[in-house]
Amino acid sequence: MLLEGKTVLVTGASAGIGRAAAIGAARHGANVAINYHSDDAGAAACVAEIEALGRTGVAIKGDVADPATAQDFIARSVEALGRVDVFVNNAGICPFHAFLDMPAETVDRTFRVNLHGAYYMVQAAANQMVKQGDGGAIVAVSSISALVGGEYQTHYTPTKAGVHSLMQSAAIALGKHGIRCNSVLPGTILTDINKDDLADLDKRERMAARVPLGRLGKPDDLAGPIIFLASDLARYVTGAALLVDGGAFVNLQ
Ligand SMILES: NC(=O)C1=CN([C@@H]2O[C@H](COP(=O)(O)OP(=O)(O)OC[C@H]3O[C@@H](n4cnc5c(N)ncnc54)[C@H](OP(=O)(O)O)[C@@H]3O)[C@@H](O)[C@H]2O)C=CC1
Ligand SMILES: C[C@H](O)[C@@H]1OC(=O)[C@H](O)[C@@H]1O
Repeated sequence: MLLEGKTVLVTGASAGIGRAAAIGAARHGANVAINYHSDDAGAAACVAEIEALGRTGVAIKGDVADPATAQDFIARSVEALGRVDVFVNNAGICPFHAFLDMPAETVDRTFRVNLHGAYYMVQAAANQMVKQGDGGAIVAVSSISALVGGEYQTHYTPTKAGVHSLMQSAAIALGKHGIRCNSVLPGTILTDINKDDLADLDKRERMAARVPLGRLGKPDDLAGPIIFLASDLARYVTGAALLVDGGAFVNLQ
């Protein structure tokens, strides 16, 4: 097991990629604290799966867009589990909308959740790791959308690019403390974030057709890459970006 005896924190883990990462970490021997925003049942189900694996799980509700949530999540996680070894910054939203009439509040909310929230959370986790004095690993869920655009994602793609850029700078700032910072860049993964968008079956088929591995991703496809970057197998990896997209990014023709 790659995370035996470690304590792993995951934001946005009541569903989707975060949930898969949290359960995957437990499968690899970690105790896990999860953050989430509104889905109490989803969060409880995630903790139940962690506990069914013989590990300790705790769910702590909070809006990552609120700076106070970061301090609260770290403090309550340490109170429950004792420390922070791995921090997975995952929480994010993508309310698809056209560019020319994009409401300011949609831009603001998307930036505050995806980018400001990441900043506050990573900063709080890093301060706890520095206080502990024995390093750590931070993994951010950026996106293929850090590298390419989307007609209805002009408010979203900059936040995903920003999340990876944050990992690059944090890797420099935290290297002296033995804290590694890396990003995973998922392709299109079937979750709640795109359920409505991909209800358009023509679009769904077009998106799948550009994937060399022949299918859109599943949340569990991200668990392994996240756990790898969190584990000692990646002990000399920091500031890196790992595409997890079935080959979509490189597929021009
Ligand atoms: N799915 C995809 O194709 C891709 C996703 N990503 C990224 O993956 C990450 C996870 O997305 P995904 O699993 O697909 O989406 P889901 O919608 O399935 O899950 C999002 C999770 O984030 C939580 N969340 C949303 N807003 C907040 C908030 N303000 N505070 C705390 N938690 C919040 C949700 O909590 P709750 O449900 O309780 O509100 C939920 O647990 C995002 O950062 C996204 O940008 C990147 C590339 C591709
Ligand atoms: C929400 C999108 O479907 C999803 O999120 C991303 O980051 C990529 O744009 C994916 O397609």
